[in-house]
Amino acid sequence: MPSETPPAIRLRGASMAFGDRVLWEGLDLDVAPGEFLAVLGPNGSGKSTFLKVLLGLRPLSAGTVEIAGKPARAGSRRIGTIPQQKTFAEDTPLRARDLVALGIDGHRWGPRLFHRRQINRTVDALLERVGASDYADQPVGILSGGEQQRLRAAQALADNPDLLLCDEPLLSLDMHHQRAVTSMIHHEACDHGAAVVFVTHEINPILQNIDRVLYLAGGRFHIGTVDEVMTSEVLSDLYQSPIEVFRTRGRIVVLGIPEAVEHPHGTGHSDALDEGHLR
Ligand SMILES: Nc1ncnc2c1ncn2[C@@H]1O[C@H](COP(=O)(O)OP(=O)(O)OP(=O)(O)O)[C@@H](O)[C@H]1O
Repeated sequence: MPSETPPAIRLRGASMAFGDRVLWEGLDLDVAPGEFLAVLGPNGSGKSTFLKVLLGLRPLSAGTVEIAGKPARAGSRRIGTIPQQKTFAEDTPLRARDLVALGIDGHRWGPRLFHRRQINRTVDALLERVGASDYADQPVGILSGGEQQRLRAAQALADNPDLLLCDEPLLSLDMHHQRAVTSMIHHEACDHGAAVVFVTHEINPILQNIDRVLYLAGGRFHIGTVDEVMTSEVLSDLYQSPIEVFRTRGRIVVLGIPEAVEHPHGTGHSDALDEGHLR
């Protein structure tokens, strides 16, 4: 019997369309455990929909999707998600530490007393890793967007997931905390072998961490390393319009993305992976 570990994600002939609006077609992709895949593309290109397909929340129009060798299904506890940002209502009856604790699967921790102490210790360590110890006992609803986002990252990593799906996790974080959260996610991939799918509009903060890029645009896609995908030729082909890609001081600068598909951050796309899909 072959005992090969299946890929964390396997897509074969995967297509996604809403009516006659095609988001992508004929996508074949294996993502290995420990691999860091960045998903890029303009607003509406299908990045959040791609995450929903992996979560088993949205069926493909054609083709197959497997997670760790089994068809994608909703509710898997081995998948951690950092959803696109939404703020909590001011009166949400949860403290920062309660939110992080929600990410821990208590059943795996044995007898009750031990269990409570262990959970507290784990939560404290996670809060420290995202720089949230100072506000551990504050109600989540009074925290800033960036403070809440750090808690979501801690929650998603609490159980060392096998697959971590991140939908713009760095939005509203300052540079320091962007680095802290990115390094936590990267550590999860390197040290725990979690496959990471990281949806972003901004490639530069994670440039050092990316193994491959899936770039979605105009109903088509391109997959490869950063050097293979982030070129004037590939992006001009995807956008069907002349695009120039420069590298300067270790950063990638993309010029010429058509205005019709270029939207600033924070336009509040309504169909993002939201709070309801947390774990
Ligand atoms: N249930 C649905 N029915 C019809 N169209 C949908 C549905 N869900 C998503 N879409 C459309 O599919 C397209 C892709 O949406 P998606 O949220 O995946 O884009 P995105 O790349 O994540 O965008 P953004 O960068 O703005 O978050 C959008 O045009 C959206 O309106």
